[in-house]
Amino acid sequence: MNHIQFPADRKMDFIAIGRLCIDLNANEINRPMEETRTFTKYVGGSPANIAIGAARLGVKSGFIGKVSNDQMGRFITQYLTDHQIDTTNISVDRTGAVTGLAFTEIKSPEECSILMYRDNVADLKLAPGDVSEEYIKQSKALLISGTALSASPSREAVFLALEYARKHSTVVFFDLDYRPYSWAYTTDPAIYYSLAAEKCDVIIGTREEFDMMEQFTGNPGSNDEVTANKWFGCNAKIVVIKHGSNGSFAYTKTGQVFKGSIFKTKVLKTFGAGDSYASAFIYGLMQGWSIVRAMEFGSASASIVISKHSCSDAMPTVEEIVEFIAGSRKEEQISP
Ligand SMILES: Nc1ncnc2c1ncn2[C@@H]1O[C@H](COP(=O)(O)OP(=O)(O)OP(=O)(O)O)[C@@H](O)[C@H]1O
Ligand SMILES: O=C(O)C[C@@H](O)[C@H](O)C(=O)CO
Repeated sequence: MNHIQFPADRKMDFIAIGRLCIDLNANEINRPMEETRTFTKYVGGSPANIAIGAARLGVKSGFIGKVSNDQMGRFITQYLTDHQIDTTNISVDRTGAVTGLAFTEIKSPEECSILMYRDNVADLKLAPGDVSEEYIKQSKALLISGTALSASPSREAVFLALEYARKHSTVVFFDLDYRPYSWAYTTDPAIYYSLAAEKCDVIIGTREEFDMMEQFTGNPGSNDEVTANKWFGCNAKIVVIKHGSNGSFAYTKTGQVFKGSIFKTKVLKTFGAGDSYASAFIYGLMQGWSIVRAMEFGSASASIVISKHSCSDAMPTVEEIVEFIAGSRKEEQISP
């Protein structure tokens, strides 16, 4: 049963909107940032990582965003072009804004954190005038991501993109991607996230992210089913609630619930798990697969990415994921 009907005959499969940044991942792992001297530079930003992951799986992808008018901005656009992502709707900032930097600290596989430099960033300068109705109309799906809602004019640009998507039946995915430091007031995220989530077809987030959205409305005990039903009362058809190494649950508007288990791996760092999961899960849905199979693909992709140093560069191909799943099954059979 297909819970999501993607429109046929569109030029593009998938467009993401929002953050295009740089990740600077510590080379000297298992030590605090204070003692870290060297980093490797990668393209980053949750929606960028998801688009790169989708493109690596063969999904015809594009991006709506804004980059700084400098070497960093050009590095990002070139990387996306080299990875078969359409960049025609990425505009260049002319106000002197900079590229957001995410310095990652890998103290241990369990203790990873991100130090963000995000003052006056170009991605949040994306404005409604940068969003093309024609572009969104040409795509089967649009992905929005929560951080782009944290400031104007990026917030309005995302809401306009949502309006265009709904007008043209472009399926909308919302990866909640809640980063508290992006928000000036603690009361704002729940308000804007909820306004956006009301319009989305598929909502993907961690339990903690959904808790943030429910901070005013309450959901005693943070019950996943109660959360999912809230969004089924709006436009959602699938709600995915992730629980880190405890796996994930997908709820459908038709009343089904599926558990996604994890693939054990040698974890190098945990960030990137959510982005790789989302890209492979979306890929699966776009192939018309069952939710369970799409979740399995998402979990396997996440498992591959968290065992590697980067997020974007580590996004796997279909063949790599298939091989990884087959290898994990074999391991299961031989373990006593
Ligand atoms: N330690 C782990 N081992 C194996 N798989 C994992 C682990 N942690 C997460 N995953 C996989 O990644 C998926 C998403 O992880 P998680 O719930 O941590 O999302 P997230 O918090 O959005 O990720 P991120 O850290 O990138 O923000 C999980 O459902 C699971 O399949
Ligand atoms: O989303 C960001 O700005 C940083 C990411 O690129 C980072 O690597 C991460 O947190 C992935 O989830």
